[in-house]
Amino acid sequence: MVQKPIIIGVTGGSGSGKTTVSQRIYESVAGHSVAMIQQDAYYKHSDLPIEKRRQINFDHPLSFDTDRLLADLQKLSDRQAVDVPIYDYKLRNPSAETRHQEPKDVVIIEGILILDDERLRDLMDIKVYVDTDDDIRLLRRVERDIHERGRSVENVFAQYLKTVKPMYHQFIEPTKRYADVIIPEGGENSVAIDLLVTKVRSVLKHEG
Ligand SMILES: Nc1ncnc2c1ncn2[C@@H]1O[C@H](COP(=O)(O)OP(=O)(O)O)[C@@H](O)[C@H]1O
Ligand SMILES: Nc1ccn([C@@H]2O[C@H](COP(=O)(O)O)[C@@H](O)[C@H]2O)c(=O)n1
Repeated sequence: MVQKPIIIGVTGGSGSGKTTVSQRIYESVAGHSVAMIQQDAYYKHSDLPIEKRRQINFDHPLSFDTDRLLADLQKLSDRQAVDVPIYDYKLRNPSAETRHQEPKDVVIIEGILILDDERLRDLMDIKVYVDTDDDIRLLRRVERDIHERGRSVENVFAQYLKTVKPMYHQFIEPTKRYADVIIPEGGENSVAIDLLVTKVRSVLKHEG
């Protein structure tokens, strides 16, 4: 067991391959315990009726309960357990349940706006930006939102043009400058992922 966990932040636009890259890192650090935390779990609760919740800008930093995410990450960094919220995409609100997370050697925090907050950035040992062309990300998102999040094509297109695209350019893409590593083309870039994994293993060896 390492003294202090190594915290890896993985960001990029929606559909860039953040989850895939995080999963690859997760699978590669066998022998160490790993926790995966998703920023999406920390969307704020809204009392608005469902019709109005559909209009929320889910790509703006203020849509997230960043103070809670920060507190949880700080606790994991201090080797304390946390109760991570669970988000319901269909209801567009956090569910009533939480997920108990014990402290681990490696903590992977993944999400579109994790590098936007300086306090979160300061907790991370390695910051990764997954860089994938906008058109590819949009195609992936259409497929995912229809099949997994119960959305219509019209809804996905309207949301993309109204909030997803402008917020990406205003808030997400500018955080690329804070990344230690930029991975082009997401989850199938095995060279970049191998380099990253080598770095993670070397930090763990040093700490252990
Ligand atoms: N390099 C890649 N080539 C092809 N498909 C990919 C690649 N990276 C990710 N994907 C696929 O694209 C979709 C979105 O990837 P995901 O990792 O969920 O993105 P994000 O977490 O950034 O929204 C998934 O279906 C995933 O399997
Ligand atoms: N109720 C919600 C909450 C979030 N979104 C979208 O999810 C995207 C972030 O997740 P990724 O896995 O794609 O990174 C973000 O772009 C939000 O627009 C949503 O559509 N509805």
